[in-house]
This record gives sequence, C-alpha cells and structure tokens, in this order.
Amino acid sequence: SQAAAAPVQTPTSTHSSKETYRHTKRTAKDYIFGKLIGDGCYSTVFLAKDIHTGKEYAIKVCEKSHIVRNQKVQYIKREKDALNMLFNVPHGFVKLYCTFQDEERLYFVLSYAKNGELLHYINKVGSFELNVAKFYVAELLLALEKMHAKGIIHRDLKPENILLDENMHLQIADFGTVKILEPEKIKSPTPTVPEDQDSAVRSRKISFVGTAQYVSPDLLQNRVDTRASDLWALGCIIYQMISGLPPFRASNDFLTFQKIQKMDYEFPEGFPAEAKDLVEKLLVLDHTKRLGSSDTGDTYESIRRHPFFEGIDWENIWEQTPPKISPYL
Ligand SMILES: C[C@@H](Nc1nc2c(c3cc(-c4cn[nH]c4)ccc13)C(=O)N=C/C2=C\CC1CC1)C(C)(C)C
Repeated sequence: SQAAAAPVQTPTSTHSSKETYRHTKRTAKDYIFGKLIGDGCYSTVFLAKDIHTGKEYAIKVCEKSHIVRNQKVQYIKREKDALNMLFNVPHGFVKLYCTFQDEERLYFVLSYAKNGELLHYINKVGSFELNVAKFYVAELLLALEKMHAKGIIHRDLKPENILLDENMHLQIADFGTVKILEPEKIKSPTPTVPEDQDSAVRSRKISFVGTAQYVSPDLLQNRVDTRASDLWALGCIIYQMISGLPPFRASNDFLTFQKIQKMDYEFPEGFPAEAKDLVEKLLVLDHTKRLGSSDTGDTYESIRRHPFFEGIDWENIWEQTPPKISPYL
C-alpha cells in the first residue's frame, strides 16, 4: 500500500527585523503580467508587476517544448550564466533577479528597461547629434569592456537589444547568443604572446550567426568568433547612430553578407570626420587589426583614446544626466 507521505513542511518565512527573510521560490502567481514588450524568436518578454512589492519587472518567458525541439537548450543556459556573471556589474546590463518554471515554461525575472530600445530613438529622430552618439557609444564601450573582461562575447549586438533604463542610461539585453570563453582563455582582449596569433575561439562549426547587418566578416568567412566580432558590431552601431542606417544593407541577408565581405559601404555627406575615422578603424576585415584588438587588460584604451571620445568623462558617465535625444536638423 502507498505509505502515507509525510506532510511536506512548507518553509515558513521566519524572520526577525535583523535577518533578511528567505523568499520562498517565486512562481508566476507572484506577478501580474502586463503588456508584451519584446518578442524574440525563442522568447517573449512581458512587463510584469510583483504583487508583494509592486515593483515592475520584465519577465522573459520561454516555451520548454520550443527550446528542446529547436535544440536551444545550451543557448538558454549560456544566457542565464552570462546574466549571473554580470549581476554584480552596477551599470550597462539588464539584471536577472530570479528564475522559475512551471510544466510548460521557463521564466526569467529581469530589470525593466523603462525607455525601451535604442533603435526606437534612432528611428524616431532619424539620427543622433554627435554629442548624443558620443555619450551612448561611450556607455556601450564601457559595457563591452565589462563583458569581454569576463570572457563573454555577445555576438549579436544591435540597436534592437541595446535598451535604455528610466534615466536613459544604456543597458545591453538579450544574451541568448553569447559565447562564454573557458577561464584559461579569458586573457587580454587579444594575444599578448606573439605566437598565439589567434586568441579567437576557433570552432570548426559555428552553429550561430548574428543579425546580417551587424555580423563580422571573420564570423562569416573563417568561422571564428572573438571579442573583435563585437568591435565590428560597435563600428556598425556608431555608423547607424550618426547616419540613421547600418553601413551594410541590401534586400536580403545573402546580399548583405556579400557587401560585408567586400567592405562595400560608404559614408553619407556630412558624416563627422572623427566618427568616420573611428568607424574605419573598427570595420576592418582582419579581426586582429581592429582598433582595440591589441589592447591588453580590461579596458579598450586605444578606443577610449580616439579623438571621437573627446570630452567623455569615463569615470563618471553613468552618474551623469544623458544628453537629450533631439531630432538632428
Ligand atoms: C531584446 C529583447 N527586447 C527587450 N528585452 C528586454 C526588455 C525590453 C523592454 C522594452 C521596452 C520597454 N519599454 N518599452 C519597450 C522593449 C524590448 C525589450 C526589458 O525591459 N528588460 C529585459 C529585456 C530582456 C532581457 C534579456 C535577457 C533576456 C528582445 C527583442 C529579445 C525581446
């Protein structure tokens, strides 16, 4: 006969004012789900409110069957690992507060980036004034430095997954495409030892390729994904903030890939000279020759030093009030 199951002791939250009480694991019932705010290919992001605290969060919901059927399990695991690795970085990233699941779905409770996608602002004003572009490129570079210092390569950086928080500071989101380098490979951004010409993570078959307009030629050609892939995307994003469109664009991805590999792009009339110079130093076919590829340590000194960043206060930018994003006449 079925032995009577011992009554399960539900953990009561015994706490005095001194102790921080241990939450019982959250479930979807602890949140009021609101509008859909983002739609990825394997996930949907909802605005949600915690019924106990009234705080707003973004909750990313993934259908388990969908993930398993499309062999995306390792992407979900990497995203969670990357978000956990970045939890203690105070600025530049959405935070993962907790995860839980039910029969059908996985839930990620994340910070709500109240002002949404950077892309929305670029499209709204057409293109950014130079001081606005400079500010957000600087915050993006600082976030990239933090990620790369931990051996996290984003691999799909684009204005759609660069978000703005309630104070209009930048937050990188969507880590479903990251590659996390093994600890022994977390060295300076590029080879410090001459014979190790290729700190790239040379994987025979790269199953993942980013969004066509921002994918680097090294990822396309010799199927190598390195931190420098993100520096290529940075070059594309700078170009797009200032001109309103990404440098490589065509009617389909294949034609876009061809343009990238032929470096077939040009600068519109009036594109500021210093911004042009910086973009030209990042959109370099050879990933070891991109500005920043030879920097050692945890910062991209050679990029920070570029005249484009004249006047940026690297130590205090996250505390500063971001410049107004107004239409560029
Ligand atoms: C990039 C992502 N879109 C989004 N992901 C997140 C948002 C988010 C917010 C708005 C928004 C806010 N106000 N108006 C629009 C628009 C798009 C968003 C957020 O607040 N918090 C965390 C997010 C993502 C966390 C990430 C680890 C998964 C895609 C397109 C993939 C769905």
